[in-house]
Amino acid sequence: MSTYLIGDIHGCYDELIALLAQVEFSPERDTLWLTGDLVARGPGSLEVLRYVRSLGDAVRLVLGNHDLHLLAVFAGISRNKPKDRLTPLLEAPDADELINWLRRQPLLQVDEEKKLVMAHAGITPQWDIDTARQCARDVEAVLSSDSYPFFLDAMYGDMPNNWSPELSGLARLRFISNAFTRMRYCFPNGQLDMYCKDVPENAPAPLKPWFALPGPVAQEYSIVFGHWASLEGKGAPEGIYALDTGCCWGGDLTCLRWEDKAWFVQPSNRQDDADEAAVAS
Ligand SMILES: Nc1ncnc2c1ncn2[C@@H]1O[C@H](COP(=O)(O)OP(=O)(O)O)[C@@H](O)[C@H]1O
Repeated sequence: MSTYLIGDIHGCYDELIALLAQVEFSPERDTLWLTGDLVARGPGSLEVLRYVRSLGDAVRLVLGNHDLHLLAVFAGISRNKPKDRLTPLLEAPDADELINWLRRQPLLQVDEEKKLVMAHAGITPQWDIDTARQCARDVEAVLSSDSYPFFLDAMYGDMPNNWSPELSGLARLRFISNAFTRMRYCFPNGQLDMYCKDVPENAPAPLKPWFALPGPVAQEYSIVFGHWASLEGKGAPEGIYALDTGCCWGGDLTCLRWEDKAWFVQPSNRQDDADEAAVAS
């Protein structure tokens, strides 16, 4: 029995299936961990959701910012952006079922035996593991309740960007979802910077990637995250694993087998998108 951790799929269904065939993944025997952003940008968001849902207990995933955005689009709160290629999913006969399943997925996975934690963007250095668990539960409770559109409507925005146990209401929930799903950089005191998307070599002082600041969770657990494709899987310290290698931009879909730390990659089928990304950068 093996544990396979895979980075952001972003609708790259064919590459996901090829990668799982490459590692000989068996849902009866193995467990799949997914760093979130299952949907948007790639052509197969609908197929990805159907497949991942069909895996039942063989999969442990976390929600990413694009998954949350999909929930908001489906609820009529946000605009369906053509570049996200979500229309076949939004119009599918089983869209309702898939969306209701998706909104009940967690923001955080913790395995105490493996001492392993996964969140889409990472774990803010301002949190210990109990705070991270409680914060995840708070957003998960709202998302799985009937009042989830109220949260989705208030979710957009970058403030507040500093954790305080005193935060309450929608501001608290917005901080939590931003920290779990959108964070990249922090100020030295751990306050989030929600603007810089550059690679660490080009980030303005005093910003540091969240994983470069010492935090209590990283002292006790390994941390797996996605979200940050421009890292190309590099730059995180020992025990922290960056798994998003930009498959939807013409990069790779990356898999880490936990037990022996073996790496597997499946190149993107989407050379056109790689060319587009090169022209844009
Ligand atoms: N709190 C939030 N504020 C802004 N955008 C958000 C928020 N939560 C989810 N999103 C969504 O995250 C996505 C961000 O896309 P983008 O800015 O291109 O970053 P990324 O590098 O993650 O793709 C958009 O679809 C946006 O609607």
